[in-house]
Amino acid sequence: MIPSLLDVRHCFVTDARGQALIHDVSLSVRESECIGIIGESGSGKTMTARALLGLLSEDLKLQAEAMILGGQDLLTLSPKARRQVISSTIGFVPQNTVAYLHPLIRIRNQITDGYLAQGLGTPKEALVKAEQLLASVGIQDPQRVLNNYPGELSGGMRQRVNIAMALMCDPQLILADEPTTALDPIVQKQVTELFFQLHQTRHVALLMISHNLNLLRKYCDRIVVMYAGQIVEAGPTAEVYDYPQHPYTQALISVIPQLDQDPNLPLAEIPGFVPEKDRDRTSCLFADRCRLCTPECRQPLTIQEETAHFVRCRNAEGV
Ligand SMILES: Nc1ncnc2c1ncn2[C@@H]1O[C@H](COP(=O)(O)OP(=O)(O)OP(=O)(O)O)[C@@H](O)[C@H]1O
Repeated sequence: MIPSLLDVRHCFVTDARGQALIHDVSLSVRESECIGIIGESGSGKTMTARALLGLLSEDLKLQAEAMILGGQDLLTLSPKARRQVISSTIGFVPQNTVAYLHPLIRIRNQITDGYLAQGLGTPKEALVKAEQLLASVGIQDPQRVLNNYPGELSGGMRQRVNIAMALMCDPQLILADEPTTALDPIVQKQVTELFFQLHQTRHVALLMISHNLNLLRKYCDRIVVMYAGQIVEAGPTAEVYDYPQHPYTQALISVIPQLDQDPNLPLAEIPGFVPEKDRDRTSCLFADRCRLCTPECRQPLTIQEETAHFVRCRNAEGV
């Protein structure tokens, strides 16, 4: 059995009014594993990522039974020690390539900052490493880019810089939050392929949040499906895509556009809306939109958690 690199147990995030943004999320990532997180906009994917990274804003409250990263329970550490463990284990690649890089600081200073702060080497060694990493993520003139300001680079170049920056401290896990959203389709494909190539060559675990279900299907070992701040299904990629158990996953997969689809046909969508945050969370949150909903689905739901293929639905097999 491959050891767990990250193990989050029963994590809750609530806002200042006590409304649940993340409700009872449990997630584990094994060494060198590639996991995809999917779900509609607002389902809590970014919030989950921010909770893992210790980047929640101060008005939000985090509670969890355990958050084990690299063998250490983050919840028992001081804020400083927690930041140290997170930044030395996880490399983060954000959605927004512009906001993440400081516009007035040269790339050379931004990319070497974390490495130097962690005392991993001298400034000269940091620059050599940064140059090598920029070259390895497809930047042809790394010395020039190191001297550039972010505004002098294209969106694709900035995202390559972010990826190189995420690799500076030799993380065991890369957490990428819709990392190609701001890029045009051709660059999107290049940058995405780069992620999976890095995952394969460096054996770094990858937790990828994406709306591109076809792409996650191609590369991920496991898929986690989120809905209204909860995980509704999680399991091996082929099983989740070929035999989705939760009606929400079934609906999500049925609306993936196919290459051979008539371009004149409207894109399919899941009817209805995500429930309000203050809704009772003991019963199924998808019930109002579910074609298979029965009166029992409005009753509190007990689920079997320790399964390789987890499904939060009373009608799913094995639940
Ligand atoms: N600081 C905050 N305070 C209160 N609510 C917030 C805050 N940030 C996000 N939310 C809410 O939390 C919920 C989950 O948001 P989140 O950004 O995690 O969704 P997401 O699945 O990543 O969506 P997308 O795919 O659009 O990025 C949303 O309803 C959002 O409005």
